[in-house]
Formats: sequence, C-alpha cells, structure tokens
Amino acid sequence: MSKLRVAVLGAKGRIGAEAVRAVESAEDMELVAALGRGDRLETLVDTGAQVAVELTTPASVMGNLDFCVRHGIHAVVGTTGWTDERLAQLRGWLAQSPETGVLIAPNFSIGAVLTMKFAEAAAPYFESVEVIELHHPNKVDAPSGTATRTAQLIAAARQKAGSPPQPDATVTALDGARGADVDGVPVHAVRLRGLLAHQEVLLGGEGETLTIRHDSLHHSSFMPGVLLGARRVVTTPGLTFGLEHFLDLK
Ligand SMILES: NC(=O)c1ccc[n+]([C@@H]2O[C@H](COP(=O)([O-])OP(=O)(O)OC[C@H]3O[C@@H](n4cnc5c(N)ncnc54)[C@H](O)[C@@H]3O)[C@@H](O)[C@H]2O)c1
Ligand SMILES: O=C(O)C1=N[C@H](C(=O)O)CCC1
Repeated sequence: MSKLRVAVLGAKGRIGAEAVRAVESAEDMELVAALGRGDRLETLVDTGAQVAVELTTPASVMGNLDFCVRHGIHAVVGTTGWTDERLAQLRGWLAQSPETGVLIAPNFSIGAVLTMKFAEAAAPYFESVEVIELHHPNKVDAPSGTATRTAQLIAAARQKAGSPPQPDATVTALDGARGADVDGVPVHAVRLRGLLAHQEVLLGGEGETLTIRHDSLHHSSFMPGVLLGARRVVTTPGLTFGLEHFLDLK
C-alpha cells in the first residue's frame, strides 16, 4: 500500500518539530516536506503532498490554507485564532474545491477533547461555570483555542437546556479581573514558565463544585491526534471542526 504523503508547515516550531518526528515515525506516512517561515509553498505541489499539517501562527494560517485548498491539498490544522469570519472564508474556499478536506482541531490531545465533552455534558447541571487555561509564556494568543472552544460548547449546552445567566454580583472590577467573556462564560488565561498546556473547567452548584482538569505535559500528547487527523482528512471533504468528529466517542 502506498504511503500517505504528508507535509508539515511550521516544522521548526514547538509542536511542528514534534509533528515532523511523528510523521517520520509513522509506518503508513512519508514526510515529503517540512516547511518553515519564508519557505516556498510551491514545494507542497512539487513534492506531491496529499496532506499539509498546519502548525504555524494565527497570522500565517489563512495564507497557507488558501494555497492548500486551491491546490487540492488536504489540511490538518492545529493553529489557533479561529473566528466566525475566518471560518466563513475557509468554507468559501472549500466550496470551490469540494473534494478537499480540512480538519481544524482546537486541541489534538485525547484528554483535552474529553475535557470539552465532559464540560459540555456537565454545564447545564450547575449554576456557575468558568474556564481557566494555563500555558507556557511563549504562547502568542489568549485565551487558548481550546478554552475558547470549551466555553462555546458550554454556552451552547446551557442555552439548549434553558439555563439562566450565571450568578455574579460583581459591580466594580479591575479590567480583566473577571476574565474574557466567551458567550457568557468567563475564561481566564494564565501564562507561567514551566507549564505547557493545561485547562480547568470549574462548575459550581448549591453546596458543591466539580473541577475537570487536563494537563498536556509534553507535545507528544498531541501526536496521536495529528496522525489520526491526517489519515482521516483525506476521505472527509469539507470542513471538520474538532477532532471529536474523527473519534468514536460515545
Ligand atoms: N491544536 C493543538 O492541539 C495545538 C497544540 C499545540 C499548539 N497549537 C497551536 O499551534 C500553533 C503553533 O504553536 P507552537 O507552540 O509550535 O508555536 P511556535 O511559535 O513554536 O511555532 C510556530 C512556527 O511556525 C513558523 N511559521 C510562521 N509562519 C509560517 C509560515 N507562513 N510558514 C511556515 N512556518 C511558519 C514559525 O517560524 C515557527 O517556527 C499555535 O497556534 C498553537 O496555539 C495547537
Ligand atoms: O501551546 C499552545 O500554544 C497550545 N495551543 C492550543 C490552544 O491554544 O488551545 C492547544 C494547546 C497548546
């Protein structure tokens, strides 16, 4: 059986370098390109890449995806910075290239995907829900893509269940003290040397709290998800948002 021809964009970055190693080690894949900032995207075409793993920056991701989709190269995207406007633009590009697949995974680790699922399930049963994400201080965006997605899922679950607004008597607050408001869910971002990627979802009800916590301790935690995404995206045209769609979660 022929090997899946995979390229990595952002290959010298923290997660990109780990992805290069993971693709090289995967028996069913061939690493055909490992591109960094300033490298020619035409290399993807020249090397016959079938899938590009996009792990760059919010400033670079759209240009890279525009090129990939126009050339019918499937993409697995871990880069953050997704807004409704960006998603609509990407959907527009994909409509012009209906056989091409793009997976955007706010988080590739199974624990983080499960954290989101558990938080979504628990959210309607508690009066209060807040998200705290904690990352290394080299991270350029806040809040994290994972925390934003988690808060959106929580908010949607609460809206569907008819949950009332969260109790909060705050009248005066320093800017930022109550975190960022993501669809009504407060999200707090911590940046601390020594950390990699961590998240807590705090839920509170009368006389009880529930804390759901996930810790990524090494970039290897993201690799099974990256490889799964690359294998599945080639047969999944259009936009898939969230690795959970490629997992058989009950
Ligand atoms: N989805 C996930 O599970 C997951 C996990 C970890 C990181 N991330 C995200 O992945 C992205 C990268 O994270 P990081 O910690 O590796 O950052 P990083 O800064 O270490 O790496 C980014 C790399 O991309 C390169 N780059 C920038 N523009 C480029 C371009 N146009 N073409 C090719 N390379 C380019 C940079 O030079 C750098 O080497 C961030 O958005 C981060 O939030 C996602
Ligand atoms: O290290 C990062 O940067 C990470 N970014 C993603 C996010 O913003 O959610 C995933 C976790 C690691």
